[in-house]
Amino acid sequence: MTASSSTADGSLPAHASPAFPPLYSPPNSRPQQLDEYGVSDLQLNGARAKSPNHDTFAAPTSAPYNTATTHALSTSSLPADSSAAADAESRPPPPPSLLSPAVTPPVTPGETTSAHTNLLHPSPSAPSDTTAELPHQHSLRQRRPSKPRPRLLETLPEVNCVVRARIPTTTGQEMFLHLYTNNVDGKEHLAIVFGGNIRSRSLDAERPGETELDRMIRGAYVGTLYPGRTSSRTGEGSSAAVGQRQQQGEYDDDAAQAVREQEVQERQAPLVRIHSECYTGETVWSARCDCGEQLDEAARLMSLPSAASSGGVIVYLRQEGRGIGLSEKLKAYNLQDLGSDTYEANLLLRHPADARSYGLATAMLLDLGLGGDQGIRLLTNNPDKVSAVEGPNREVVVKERVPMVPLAWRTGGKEGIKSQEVERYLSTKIEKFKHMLNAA
Ligand SMILES: Nc1nc2c(ncn2[C@@H]2O[C@H](COP(=O)(O)OP(=O)(O)OP(=O)(O)O)[C@@H](O)[C@H]2O)c(=O)[nH]1
Repeated sequence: MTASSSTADGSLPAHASPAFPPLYSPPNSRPQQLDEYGVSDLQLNGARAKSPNHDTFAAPTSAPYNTATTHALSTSSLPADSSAAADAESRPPPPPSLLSPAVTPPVTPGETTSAHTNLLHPSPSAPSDTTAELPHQHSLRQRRPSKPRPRLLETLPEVNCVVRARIPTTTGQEMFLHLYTNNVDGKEHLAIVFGGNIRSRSLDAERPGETELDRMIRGAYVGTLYPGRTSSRTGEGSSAAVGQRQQQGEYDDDAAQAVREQEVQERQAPLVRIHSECYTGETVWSARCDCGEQLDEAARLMSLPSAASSGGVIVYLRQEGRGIGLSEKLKAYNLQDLGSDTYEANLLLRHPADARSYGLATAMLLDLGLGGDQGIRLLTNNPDKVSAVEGPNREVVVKERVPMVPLAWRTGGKEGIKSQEVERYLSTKIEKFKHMLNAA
């Protein structure tokens, strides 16, 4: 890609990165699956699995955050839990739609949401003091948090980049929007790619019977489109061009691999953000969360001149409302206005506190050539994301975690989101979801 210049300091105006309207708001099928199988059924079954909140990704507890701070990562294993494994084996296997991602993150960092307990409508015999609190709040206080563990699966989902297009942005920075289909859900997940070195293997692959025009229309071209262009296959020496020429028999596998390896060695690990859809925070200016700000910040960092050679990718997963969908998230908002925090509100709606998974992100990163030893630098505060995105066999290596510090914290409140809601949202993320953020 030929990227046009970004602003000198790489700054982007609020929501300069494209906000994505909810092209597809998922039908709320996941809760039924969870009702059937229960969140606690998700057990660890692999030796390489890491406990996100164990020491591996422990947050620095004393030093205040600093955007320049990065944290080297190491790996550790959890001991196998044979009784849990035996228990899990006696149950029917969860459906692939739920578990095919490599790691289902610890969906409920507290106790499992019972499939059979309706917290909003407790049994008439259960004691409750409705004058003091909502009926469900007593139940929540009785819960003893226990650490759920991610499930490690053998295989990653299959993904296919069906189209990409150049998006000039309001800052002058260009990026390429890649649209993916997959074999585990009906959603169109996206990869927002910055820089010219990152190519999708599935997009570049030859489709039977297609013409050069077909290839250009679906974005499988090298270089730049211009009126009258007739071939998708210009450009020399890049791994994409090599990929195309390899398919034409001009390179053997070893030579192509050598070109790719040389390119990889010359680049530092690209920045990656795994971002979950948030219509409210990204499109309708909600100050309940910092999602829109995080999307903008990720795009800003990937647009910096220093990131130009390595490039960057925002994997935009359609996991609205931490996987519960927009409709349920709006109910959660109302419960929050009634006094619950974001964690409790999900449980009260009989969802896991966090229903997301990241196997699709791993598969998309692999398709974009970001697997292997080169590694990625992952922008997140979420310890579960760090471990989950690496995949069952560490197909993607997170070399570095780059914290996402709220703008208001970094600027002493001069910029960024200011609201009681966002403060509560952030403190719940730290206290209950164990995000690696320390208030300075
Ligand atoms: N259920 C629910 N989801 C929310 C709420 N506010 C934001 N979200 C969703 O939360 C997701 C973003 O997750 P966060 O927990 O903020 O952050 P994260 O992605 O886990 O971690 P970082 O990588 O550090 O940003 C998006 O899918 C939002 O739609 C809320 O009040 N309730």
